[in-house]
Amino acid sequence: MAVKSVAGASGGAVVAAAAKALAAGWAAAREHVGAVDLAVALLGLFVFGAAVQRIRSKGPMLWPVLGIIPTVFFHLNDIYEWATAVAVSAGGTFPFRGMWFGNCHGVITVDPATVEHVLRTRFANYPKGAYFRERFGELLGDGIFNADDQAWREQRRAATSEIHSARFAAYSAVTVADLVRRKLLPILSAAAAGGHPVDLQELLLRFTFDNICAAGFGVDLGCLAPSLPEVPFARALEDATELSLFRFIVPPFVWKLMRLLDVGTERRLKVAVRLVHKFAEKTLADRRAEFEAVAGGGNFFHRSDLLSRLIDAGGGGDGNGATTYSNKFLKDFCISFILAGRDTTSVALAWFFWLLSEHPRVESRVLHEIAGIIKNRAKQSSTHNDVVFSVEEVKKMEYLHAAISEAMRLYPPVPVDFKEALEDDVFPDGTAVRKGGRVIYSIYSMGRMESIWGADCREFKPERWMKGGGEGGGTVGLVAESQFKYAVFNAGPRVCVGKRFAYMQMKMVAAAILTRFRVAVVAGHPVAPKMTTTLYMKHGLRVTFAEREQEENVQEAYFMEGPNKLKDEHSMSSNSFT
Ligand code: HEM
Repeated sequence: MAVKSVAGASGGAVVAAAAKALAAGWAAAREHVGAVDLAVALLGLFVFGAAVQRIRSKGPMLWPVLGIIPTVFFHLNDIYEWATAVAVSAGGTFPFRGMWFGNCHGVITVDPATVEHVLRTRFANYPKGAYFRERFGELLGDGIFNADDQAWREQRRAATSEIHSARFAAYSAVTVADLVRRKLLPILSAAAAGGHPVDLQELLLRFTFDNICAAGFGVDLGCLAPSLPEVPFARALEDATELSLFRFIVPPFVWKLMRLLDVGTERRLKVAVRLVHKFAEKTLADRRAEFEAVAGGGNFFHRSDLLSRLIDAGGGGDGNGATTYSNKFLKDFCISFILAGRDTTSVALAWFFWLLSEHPRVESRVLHEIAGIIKNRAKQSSTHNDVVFSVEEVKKMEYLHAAISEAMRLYPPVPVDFKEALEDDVFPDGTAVRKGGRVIYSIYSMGRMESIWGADCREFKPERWMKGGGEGGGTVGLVAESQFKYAVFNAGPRVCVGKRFAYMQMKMVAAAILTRFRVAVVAGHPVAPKMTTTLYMKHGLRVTFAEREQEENVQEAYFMEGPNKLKDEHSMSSNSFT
């Protein structure tokens, strides 16, 4: 197979011309010109070099010295849309490089075949890598998010066996239902009674933070208390994450010097990380003590949160190597777990609710499906009017499942991800990647590729997930898309461990809210994504809630509004932030 060089065919001649121009400029400068002339000559060369590169590559402008940095800086506010446009014009994969001597180079891709090559076929050649680990080292330690090789394998094994166990599945469902019933719905009811708008994204972030801590640590963090207080651990984890991410955008010598001098963002990072670790250590110590007291009395350890299950599986002990899981293993694992499940589902739900508000036809179909499930409940049962649905009921909500998947296709909670090449490699399309190069895959852009999803790729159409297009309004089963086309949950051996939990949680929350309330986005509320590694809504999502009237049930709402009577007023393309 021919290796597709990132340079064009006439690359050698162009480089020679550039070198000649450089030599001529330098000679002229030395002979008689002044500083201004020299600056003009250098600027000319700079522009010339950039133009040369532009002709040679189908990818973005790579400036002399600064590489892609000026282009990225210029597109900071629309970086994902920019990457999408460049990927389309480059045919799916294009090269990039950072500043000279920064050792930052690689490719950006939206090609499912390349994504499969990196995430599955040549998995061993594409670890998270030292670049990622160094930046998240203090916060995540050797946690699953940060680990490769044996350390990753061990945690992956522990995570999958516990998270996918029937006991954890049942427990985590109870934590979601309990939090929806006791905390989320009362807050929304109060907002409905007050008639004032609230930021739904903020509430959902508080919900998922509390929920992941309940499921992971067995603790109630209290983010969703009625007063919506600031919770020190939650704030510290947020700060530590953002400050770690800052290391990705400044040159290494800058943040390393700041770390050495203990100043600025590095000082704040140190403080935040210390708080996060202290919280995790205390929770772990308390739980070990509790476990030992129970086990010492010969009793069954009743707790089902992930931390307790792991302690139980490891047989307790003092964490000095006598047990399966050391204290450090458990602490690192839990911090990664909380980070993974803290905001992904809330962000997905925020986009989902916004998309529903723009597409009443879809909302109507979701309500119709829910109405069918309520109708099937025994009339006399105590749960007949309950808006908190059981896991079994939630599983039957296929159209809701499709609508949430479709929302994440367009607004993936993790919009980009990357891996690092251990050795030189060649992708299936012939693109070469050098050892140490980064392979960035833009999940956001993949959702907007006609080549992957067809001409209607920018439209919000849950029906594309329903077998047979969901014709007739009934539930007919879901389409199973390739992980490598739909890399929203990652793919291959490192596919998200929490996917099942995430869907259960999102569907339970969405069904409860939609059944109980009419949700209206405040008119004129600006909607745009925040340009960070999680696709938050930049301005949150201001909405008002209105309780559905007592006599109105979702079934009546459906028949009043009807799936075919309501037409979406806008399509994604006219409505998106672009
Ligand atoms: C809509 C919700 C979610 C989305 C879109 C999502 C997406 C992802 C993605 C893209 C990765 C790969 C990250 C990387 O390796 O760089 C990942 C990994 C992971 N996710 Fe999720 N996630 C979601 C919810 C959750 C939840 C709720 C949990 C916990 C219960 C969770 C636990 C994990 C863990 C432990 C990993 C690491 C897997 C590994 O490296 O082997 N995720 N997720």
